[in-house]
Amino acid sequence: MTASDQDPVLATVAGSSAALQALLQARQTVLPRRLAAPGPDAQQLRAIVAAAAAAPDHGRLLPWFFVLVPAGARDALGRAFAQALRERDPEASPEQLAQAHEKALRAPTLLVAVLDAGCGGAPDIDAFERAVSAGCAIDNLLLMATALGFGSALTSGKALQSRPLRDLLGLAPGQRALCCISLGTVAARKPPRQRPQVHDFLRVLVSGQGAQAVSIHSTENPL
Ligand SMILES: Cc1cc2nc3c(=O)[nH]c(=O)nc-3n(C[C@H](O)[C@H](O)[C@H](O)COP(=O)(O)O)c2cc1C
Repeated sequence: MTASDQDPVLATVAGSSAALQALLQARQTVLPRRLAAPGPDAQQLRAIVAAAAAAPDHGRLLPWFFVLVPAGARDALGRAFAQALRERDPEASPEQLAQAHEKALRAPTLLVAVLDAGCGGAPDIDAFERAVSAGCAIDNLLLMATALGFGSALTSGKALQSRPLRDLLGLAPGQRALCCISLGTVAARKPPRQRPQVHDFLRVLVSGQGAQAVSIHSTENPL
């Protein structure tokens, strides 16, 4: 008898941990300039975005949403990026402005993830908690894109908090663009990065001593 035998929902995914592990390892950043057409079709994109709905969401506030930037709106996004750079740096060269504009054109599919820090009232569920939910939603989306065979990247930058970008997206006070999400066919990828090891990020609470690092040499079960 395993733990999942007891529960009908978990029984449906029993034995899938190796597949999940492979999926988690397969997701890596493939920067927009290495993403080629085609991006996901409408049905695939719907499945990718729908994956976000499985994210934990304290108070069911839905404190995030995604803005799809279709081909017809890429130029407007590029102009907002360029204008943001111009406002930040009035000395920016035409080449730098063109480069800022071009960032909006690179990936076949582009979404902007937005955090809604104020929706639904609930001041006890603060922006940090809401951002955790947004991060989970974004990762679900990246993993579904990976499962469907697409490369993906998150990109950020000062332009995301700029007035031109906020105006273009029509963001209300309390809403904040978190990152761009690029999707497409992998044209080239870097070797996978070295991932941190469990001892790099797991600590164990020891009564009276606070959270202590787990020894990499320890063979003891910290539980
Ligand atoms: C919110 C967020 C914003 C990011 N913005 C950028 C970015 O602007 N440029 C970039 O090269 N990578 C960006 N990244 C991707 C990280 O650099 C990348 O995830 C990290 O190097 C780990 O690599 P991996 O995704 O391949 O595991 C961002 C990641 C997150 C979570």
